Amino acid sequence: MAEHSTPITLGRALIERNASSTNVQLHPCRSRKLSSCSSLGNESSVLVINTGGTIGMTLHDSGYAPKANALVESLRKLPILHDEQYARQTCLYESYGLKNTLVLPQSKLNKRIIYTILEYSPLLDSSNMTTDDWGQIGKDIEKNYENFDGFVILHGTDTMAYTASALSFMCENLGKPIVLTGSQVPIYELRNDGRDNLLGALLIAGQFIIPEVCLYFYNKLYRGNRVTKVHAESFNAFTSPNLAPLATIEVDFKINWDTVWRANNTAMFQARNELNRNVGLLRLFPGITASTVRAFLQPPMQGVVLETYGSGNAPDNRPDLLEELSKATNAGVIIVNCTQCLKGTVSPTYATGKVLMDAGLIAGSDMTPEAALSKLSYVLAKKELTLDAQKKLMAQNLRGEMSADLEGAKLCLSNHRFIQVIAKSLNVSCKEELEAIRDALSPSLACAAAKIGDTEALEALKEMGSDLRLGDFDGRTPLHVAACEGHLGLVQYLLNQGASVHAKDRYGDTPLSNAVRFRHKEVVRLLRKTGAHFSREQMEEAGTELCSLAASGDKDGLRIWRIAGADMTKPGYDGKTAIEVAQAAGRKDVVEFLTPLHQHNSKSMNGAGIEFTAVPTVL
Ligand SMILES: NC(=O)C[C@H](N)C(=O)O
Repeated sequence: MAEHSTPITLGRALIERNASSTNVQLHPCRSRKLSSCSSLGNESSVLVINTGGTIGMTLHDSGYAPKANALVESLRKLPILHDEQYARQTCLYESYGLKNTLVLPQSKLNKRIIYTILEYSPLLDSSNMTTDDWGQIGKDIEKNYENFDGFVILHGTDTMAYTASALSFMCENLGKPIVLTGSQVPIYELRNDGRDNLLGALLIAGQFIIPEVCLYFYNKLYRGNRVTKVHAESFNAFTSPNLAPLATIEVDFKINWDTVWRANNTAMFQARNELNRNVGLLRLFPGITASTVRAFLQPPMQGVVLETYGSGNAPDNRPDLLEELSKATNAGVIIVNCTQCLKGTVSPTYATGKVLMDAGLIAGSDMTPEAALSKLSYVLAKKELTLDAQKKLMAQNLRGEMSADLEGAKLCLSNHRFIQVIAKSLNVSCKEELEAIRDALSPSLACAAAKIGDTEALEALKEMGSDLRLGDFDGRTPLHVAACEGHLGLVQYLLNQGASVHAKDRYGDTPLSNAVRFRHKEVVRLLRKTGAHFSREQMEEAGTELCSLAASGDKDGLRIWRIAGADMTKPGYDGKTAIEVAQAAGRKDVVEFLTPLHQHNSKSMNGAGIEFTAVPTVL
């Protein structure tokens, strides 16, 4: 298991640097902004968690093994993965306070992706990983969730499909991309797939809000719980047999937004790091003995994936075998029926399949064995649930891992009159052109509907296949607009449709910052409940705004910032905090209002404030 690294408060790290710097007048962040003001809105930050794997291995006497503390320095020398000139021009190292922060050259979509590498110790060949390592990754993502726009996990390919599946379940109400990648040949070798894979994963995690645990390999982005490793030597090592890739990256990024999974509730992100280890995979084979099955199902076994033939079949002329299975399910072992076939699903078509249902097995649809196993591990760790509730969860589609209830609801574009009229006037008729018109028009139409709170119009747009999460020409999504207007019901509706609270428009504004600006308290509360938070840059700017509200005695304005989760102790541009400004302006009531918040905030910032985990040696 990876060692716990020393947590460091990011905010404090910045402040300490400032205090020890010779140029104390300028906060490092502010000096950075002044020198790069036009590009900051286009920056995004990604945390790269390096767990090991071939990507960072070198050849030793005993064969390939991970090399510690080498990746950052070697990436720094690769111009496609680090732009040193930009880093210096924009005081990147001072601003992040971490030496293990790098920046990609500007992307085709004009984005600058700043990435920080957190290296585990020891680095592992993924064959050595256990559920404890999955838990550690979950913890580190949770700890750093609000500091980054996306996450990349460098991981060995051998067990990457297991880790990706497990994380997909552990990460509840995920609103940001988590992309696992690695390589078949070390990044240090002349010909390798590591560079492309890392670059692609960073570009996805830093540019698109795909709120899933994904796996990126050989130009394709897959849903993490749908993949399996199918090749030991090819660069094209993974496949997703029952679900098309979420994206293909060739000349351009082609994202299949219709397929992208999203949490459709209003709850905060959390990583459930407890996992149950009493689970196993049992593959049927002709002639398997009842005693083998009995031995496998003995306590402490609590959950088993039975890999059956074809569409979920087992011999129905083997009462001895079926009895062992029945005995185990009656004793409370959850057994999930998954097919040995790479493609296709479990169905009760054959008598040989029905007998397993009768023995109390749960149909695993088209789940991969990796997904079914890690789902069992996650579900069985939910000790607050009854056995029946756990079984129910196993049969449900939790993160898009099975096709059970994914079918249906594909809209028929040609049904919609409005688009048809436009298409006719433009003389188009083929499906692709119609779709292109729909995609170009619908974000603006959806924003217009959101402005007047017209849920019916949004429903109609959805029915014709429009994606209500997409932004218009300024990157403004219907959720931004609804938040500005204070349409609480509509905000709830859009969140239920999977709209992202993290979407940024071209000015860097999020639905939360919009709702704060227009003082829609209830909308702010709902967005916060769904996991919305200020970005680091917004936090830096908040200080000045708080001071000006304090100076004018605007308690209501201060209250809304507080509800939105702002740090009320943030200093303004001249280093003074809101409470100091209020004192100087003789605003007694504002001082009274701020005093308890100030005390509370300073306590929490000194204690359990946002922590940034990093390996001490790289600081
Ligand atoms: N290509 C790889 O990364 C394989 C390696 N054995 C691992 O899984 O860590």
